[in-house]
Amino acid sequence: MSKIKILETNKSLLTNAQGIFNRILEMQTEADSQLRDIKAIEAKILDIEKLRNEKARQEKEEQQRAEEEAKKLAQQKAAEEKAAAEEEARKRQEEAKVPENTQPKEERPKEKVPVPKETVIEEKVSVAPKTETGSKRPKAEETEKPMGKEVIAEAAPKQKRETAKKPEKNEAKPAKKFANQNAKPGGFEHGKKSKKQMEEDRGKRPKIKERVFSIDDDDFPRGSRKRRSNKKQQPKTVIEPIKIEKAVITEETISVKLFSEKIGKPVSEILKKLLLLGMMSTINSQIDFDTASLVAGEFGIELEQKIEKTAEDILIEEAPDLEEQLQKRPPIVTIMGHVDHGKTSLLDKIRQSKVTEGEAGGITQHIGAYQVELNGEKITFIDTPGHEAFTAMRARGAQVTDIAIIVVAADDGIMPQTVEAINHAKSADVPIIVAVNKIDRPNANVQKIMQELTEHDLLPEEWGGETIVVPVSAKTGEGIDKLLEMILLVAEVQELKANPDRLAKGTIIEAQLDKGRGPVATVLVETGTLRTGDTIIAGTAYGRVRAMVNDIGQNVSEALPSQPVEVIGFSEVPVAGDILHATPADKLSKQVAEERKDKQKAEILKKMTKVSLDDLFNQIAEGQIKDLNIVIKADVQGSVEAVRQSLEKLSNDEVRVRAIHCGVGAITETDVMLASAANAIIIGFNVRPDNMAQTAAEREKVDIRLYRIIYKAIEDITAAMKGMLEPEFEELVIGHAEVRQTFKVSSVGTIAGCYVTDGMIRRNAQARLLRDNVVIYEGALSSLKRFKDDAKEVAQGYECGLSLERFDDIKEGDVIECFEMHEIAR
Ligand SMILES: Nc1nc2c(ncn2[C@@H]2O[C@H](COP(=O)(O)OP(=O)(O)OP(=O)(O)O)[C@@H](O)[C@H]2O)c(=O)[nH]1
Repeated sequence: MSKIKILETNKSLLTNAQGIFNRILEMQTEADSQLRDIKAIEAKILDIEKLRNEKARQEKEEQQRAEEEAKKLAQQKAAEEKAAAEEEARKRQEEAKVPENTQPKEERPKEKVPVPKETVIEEKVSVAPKTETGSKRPKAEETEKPMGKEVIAEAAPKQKRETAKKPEKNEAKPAKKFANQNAKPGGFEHGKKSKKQMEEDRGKRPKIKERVFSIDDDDFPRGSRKRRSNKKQQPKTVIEPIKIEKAVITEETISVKLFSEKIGKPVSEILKKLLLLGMMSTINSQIDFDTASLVAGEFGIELEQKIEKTAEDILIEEAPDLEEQLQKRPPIVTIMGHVDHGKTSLLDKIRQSKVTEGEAGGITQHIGAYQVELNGEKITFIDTPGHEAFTAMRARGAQVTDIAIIVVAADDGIMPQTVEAINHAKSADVPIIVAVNKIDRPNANVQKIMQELTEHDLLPEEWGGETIVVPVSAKTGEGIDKLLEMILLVAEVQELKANPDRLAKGTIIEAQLDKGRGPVATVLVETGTLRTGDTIIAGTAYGRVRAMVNDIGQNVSEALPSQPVEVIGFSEVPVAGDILHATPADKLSKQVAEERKDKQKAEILKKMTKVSLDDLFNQIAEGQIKDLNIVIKADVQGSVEAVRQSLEKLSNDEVRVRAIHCGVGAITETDVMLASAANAIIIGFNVRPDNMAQTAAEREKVDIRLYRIIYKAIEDITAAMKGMLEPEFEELVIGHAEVRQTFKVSSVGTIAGCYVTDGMIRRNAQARLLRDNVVIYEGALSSLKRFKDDAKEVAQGYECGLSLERFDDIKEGDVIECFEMHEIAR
């Protein structure tokens, strides 16, 4: 018995030891990987260092080469000068000698040019043959070919004229000499010259000049030789580098290249500094001002940011409205309150009782806001969704609000969300009217509610305070008129005015991507008049108002202050809460949008840098804290907000969930690149990645997760945070088909005539219908046919007819994605 016990103990000890051993192995691997990282960084720094040294070496070599060349040139120049001087001396000597034989003494040049000693010796040697007689002539002529004879023939008569009295014997001598001169630099200026000779002389002219300039080189500033020599000597002059002590940048961010130019430091140096700051950058990377000033500081350069007047500044620059331009405008009211206290019912009741009354037959439409009329006066209501997930939007809703209605159920009381609503209204400095709802209920207790209100600094008028409290019933309609009257009364006190005769400014209440109409946004005009054709900008979305629809579904051409309208014509989906501006010029709205996009990028960059630095710090300091970065894309703005809030709430002590980017529409390549840079995963809610994004995601190894239900996304992220995200099933897309034509068959529904673009469509597989990469339907195929026959599968390049189970809204251009679920081994 005891033996068994001992064995069991041994076994458990062995298991423990094994566990410890495994842990040590893990730690070893971890340490190895960290060591590898450090080595990689060291290697990179060494590489940069090597590159720098290599560059410096090359520069030095170049400088040496330039110096040597300059030296050689100087020597060459000296030799040329020397030769020229010798030549001149020789010429003078010869000239001096010629008159001895041919000219009378008085015709000799008066000026005596000093001749260097050694030249004289040479001169003597060269002059010696002159004493020889005519026997030498033929030889001389031979040497002067090809021009010798001609020159002699031409030169001789002149000589004859000049030296008429001289014996014939001597006449030939100068001719020989002159001919000789022609072959040598300097030339002879008298006498008729041949064309060739003249050309040669022209070629020699600079040398004559050289001689002249060489007399006093430094004192003679002009002359081609001097210019040339200056140019060649340039490498010798060492240019002192300009020391930059202060630089100014005029943008939010700057590229490494431009930054290097501004501070006068090599790009490699800057990249090295950035690497030491934990940033891997390239010459084209954008860095923000903070980072740039840090790097500049390292070089001892002070960096200043002077942002030039931006398009944004021009946009918000507006002349103040004059008192006489202002006109009364309807109050904008927001209804807030706790879940189920009756906000929607109250809004519906007000709308029913007032809208349909005035606009008989008008189709009411949900555009996020509507207007009602009482005694000829209008009131605008913002119809905000009441769910907790939309708190952020509701907070924004209070900002465009003139009056806040806080709904409190008479049979319940003040609840957490009621308090939140009161605080929003108070912080926005908006007057509050309390609507005590459900007074038709038997257990309704208005007095109790009033009592509770006092606890939140809202003393009812009845009790001598300033808070208007109106008991209402959204069910029976009791008190609704009183509530509206009170709203108008408060509005009267507020003296709400706006100038309708100016370009419109408003707020985006809701925005979404409409399948048929593109980006659609509900705008609440605050001031000015918005007209169709106006150029507009909201956030980074810009465009031109193509059409406007009011709250009762009518097309309108203008929207006045406090009027809500649905606007079509934006380039992209704006974000709820964005301010809309109508701009005087098309260009301005585009410029502002681009500026804002750049700013956003800079902010993301800033965030990302901080995250990586924080990570580094935290890992060193605490060991385990991590950020789980996510990029959220959804089909409508509301979903984006909901997903973001739900996921960020999952943050705990160990993992922080951060939505680094959110947006409406298909997942694009930019989203993938952003996710890749920030090490984030992409959550797609009712949207799909486009082709480019899909390829980029595969290349960058970015995880894209697509959902149709929020809680599924929450479940997955929770599992991922626990390190347990290993889906049991994996979706495998097997093919796509494009809908080319649709047919309505009464017994079957809509049949889609398709062309299989890739992979195959399988009858038993699952399918989803995509329209502009937005998932419209997900389910099963109810039929698949090739011509009239049922088909099991249809491969790429073939046409087929198919229908979807319980779904008929198939349109031309839609894409059918066929997929199967495969089990993954855990
Ligand atoms: N008897 C009675 N019931 C009401 C009244 N107002 C609302 N209700 C009911 O209360 C419930 C909740 O009303 P909603 O209007 O959906 O409340 P809500 O505040 O908009 O709720 P959330 O949108 O979930 O935040 C519904 O069942 C309504 O029928 C009222 O004046 N009298």
